[in-house]
Amino acid sequence: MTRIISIINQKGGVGKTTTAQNLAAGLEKKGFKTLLIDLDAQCNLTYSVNVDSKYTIYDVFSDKISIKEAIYNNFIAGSPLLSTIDTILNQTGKEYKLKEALSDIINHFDFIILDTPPALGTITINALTAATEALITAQPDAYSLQGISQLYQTIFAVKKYCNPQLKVCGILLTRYNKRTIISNNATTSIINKAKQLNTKVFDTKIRECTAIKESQVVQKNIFDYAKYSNASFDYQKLVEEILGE
Ligand SMILES: Nc1ncnc2c1ncn2[C@@H]1O[C@H](COP(=O)(O)OP(=O)(O)OP(=O)(O)O)[C@@H](O)[C@H]1O
Repeated sequence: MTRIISIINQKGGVGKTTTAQNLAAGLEKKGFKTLLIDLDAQCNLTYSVNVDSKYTIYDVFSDKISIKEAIYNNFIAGSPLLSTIDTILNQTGKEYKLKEALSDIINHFDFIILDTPPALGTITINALTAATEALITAQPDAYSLQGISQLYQTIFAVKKYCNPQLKVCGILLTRYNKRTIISNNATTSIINKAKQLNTKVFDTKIRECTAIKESQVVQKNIFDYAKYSNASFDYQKLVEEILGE
């Protein structure tokens, strides 16, 4: 069965895009057919992936093209127009638009990875409704716990009304620095919170690593840019953890 993983957190700058790109790249390198979709109007993923596609996921949401036509090199680009999605998706059933579109291509892929915006609006609800799993990225800091609790309210609502099968596969700590007291204290609190919420914190933690920023400037994934960096090692470990290896 195709695993559709929605990378979420309503907080910005917590590694969603970075994780979407490198998780998809790592799965591809393991031989899994993987589709990556940029659902964020900021289009940072579209920039980092550096695919020059003619169409975007907005064209799919607006019924201009089929989802098949939007795929270019196993990627569907984002669009700044995604910020206006509520002007075109305002009818009953709007939460199901992405799920319906994906049903046409789902059998062609082993994994579909969804990068979502830093908000709990229509796009993120579409991503959670279409997903088999949600992967929460979080930076170990003082505000994370509050954010994760809010996020869970949305996840519970989506499970109740739109997608009862949705699972939270775990919380991934990003930009981790084991030498700081903040990282350590916040990590303990997030592990406790995860237990309360019936999920786990991934054993893999993505360390703070300059090569990540550099890789995005040169529009490469971390494996192609700096194979021997800490971040490459960590994302490789994440791929293996997700595969249960
Ligand atoms: N492990 C890391 N080490 C160093 N920098 C990182 C790491 N992970 C992410 N970053 C940097 O942090 C910033 C935010 O990361 P990213 O864009 O992945 O977060 P995001 O949650 O997708 O943000 P947004 O919600 O605004 O789209 C980027 O500049 C990225 O280069």
